[in-house]
Amino acid sequence: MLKALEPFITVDGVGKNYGAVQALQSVDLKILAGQALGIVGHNGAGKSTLISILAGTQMPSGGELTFAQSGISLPGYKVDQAQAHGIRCVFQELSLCPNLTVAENARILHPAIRGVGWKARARKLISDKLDEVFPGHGINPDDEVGDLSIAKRQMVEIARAFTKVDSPIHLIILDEPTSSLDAIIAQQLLTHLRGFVDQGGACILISHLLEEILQSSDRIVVMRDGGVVDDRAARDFDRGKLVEAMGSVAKEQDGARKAAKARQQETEALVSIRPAQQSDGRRLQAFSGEIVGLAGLSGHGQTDALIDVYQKKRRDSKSPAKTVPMALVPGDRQVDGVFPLWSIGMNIVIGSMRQLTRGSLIDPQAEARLCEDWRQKIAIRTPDMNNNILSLSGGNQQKALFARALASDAEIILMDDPMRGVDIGTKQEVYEMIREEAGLGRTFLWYTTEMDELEHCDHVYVFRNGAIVADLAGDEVTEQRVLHASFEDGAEGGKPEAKGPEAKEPEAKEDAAP
Ligand SMILES: Nc1ncnc2c1ncn2[C@@H]1O[C@H](COP(=O)(O)OP(=O)(O)OP(=O)(O)O)[C@@H](O)[C@H]1O
Repeated sequence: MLKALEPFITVDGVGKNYGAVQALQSVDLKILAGQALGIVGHNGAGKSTLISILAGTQMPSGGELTFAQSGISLPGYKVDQAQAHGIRCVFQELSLCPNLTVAENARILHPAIRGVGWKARARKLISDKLDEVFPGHGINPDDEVGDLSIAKRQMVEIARAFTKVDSPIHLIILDEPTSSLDAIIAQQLLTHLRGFVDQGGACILISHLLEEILQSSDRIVVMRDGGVVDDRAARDFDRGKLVEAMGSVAKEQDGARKAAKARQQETEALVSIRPAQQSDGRRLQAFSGEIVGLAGLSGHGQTDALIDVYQKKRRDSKSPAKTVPMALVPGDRQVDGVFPLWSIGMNIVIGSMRQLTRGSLIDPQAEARLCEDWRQKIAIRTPDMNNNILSLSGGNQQKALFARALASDAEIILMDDPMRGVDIGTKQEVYEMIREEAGLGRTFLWYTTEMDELEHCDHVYVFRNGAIVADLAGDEVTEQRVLHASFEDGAEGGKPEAKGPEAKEPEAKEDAAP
């Protein structure tokens, strides 16, 4: 074990090109034992590329990595060497196999779990770790990963990274680990991470939530356009200094709540549904031009409510007079968002086919104009909108999904925790766009796990166990009231994910060796 603050890895002049795109340019960095290193930077700054190189999943175009313990340096460094050195990485785009169970996914990371009874051992390994990191998680090791919500998948992936079988863990890398977690579960993770670091582990935490970085890091590195532009003790930064160092990213939030619109109760609500678990008469309603927030702990029925709205409107639209165009900005972009074989442009214009069709053909010039407009409006960082969507960084993919929804003629826009991985500057711009569009009469239903985002809503419904438990408007929307409603009935520290089967240890079967 290294002594505290001894370099575990030294990164020396590491660069990476993807064709003409220079994702990293000559990065120098030391990763120290017993230190939580926060990395921040705008979307496309090179953060994920850097950690992919550390995790051995990407080969750099130049430079060296040196391990204090073995002296190994590039080239020739690959994923198996990273694992042998005790490096574990949780990527922003989750890497679990959706058609395998939670326990089977744990086994993939640990080939040493083999022979008779392997499945029971894999179940125990991951269950114990989930209990340790996320008490009250509600995940069954026999759940198929593809059936889990994105928050639960993120929890499984994180817990798996902390499981140990035959080799030690020296460095944990977490890329946007809390992007789909509510505040309570995120805090469970950050507390566990601190314990790991205090025992001598090294950690890299990437996040666009600057408070989280400031709270959890000992040292912070700021990246911009593929390079490191600042590297200091966390106590030397505050939110403003981080934003400034990231450069050209943020018009800072003005902090003041904009006056919420008064509800025009006398007009007919554009959206009105009763959540399936609602036993009283409360309904989720949205009036034309409103921004309506859906809040509460993750997995308490908010996404289901958005789906209900969509389905109800589709049913209504069988009567042509009631057709209301709708669009969705998903948070789970891998599953519900990107068309992975298509270009960035196609991924955007697919939401606007009605406007782009002349006669029975798509107008290619109008299509190109729309793409270019949105590339500029929302600052999608790419040399060419004809490139494949997966060539974009995670946050830039999410921007393309916003562009798809906002460019369309949708009157109702459903947003399912849509800011996953989006940098602070872009967020401010998108918040502004949402306000403007609402001013022009568009209606937004916005589920968010980020408490600050509720500030932008005219009206907020707090969900618990699949039902609305509070209905807040304007200045009533405070963090305290939302949390209080989320935990009423003395459910403090309770089950964050209420849906789905309760975690129950299954009967251990004697399984054939994998
Ligand atoms: N496979 C790829 N092909 C082409 N370009 C790529 C590829 N992967 C990444 N890039 C480019 O490399 C640059 C850095 O991307 P990276 O994902 O490292 O950024 P990031 O800082 O992690 O951004 P985000 O905050 O959005 O996750 C971006 O311009 C991105 O478009």
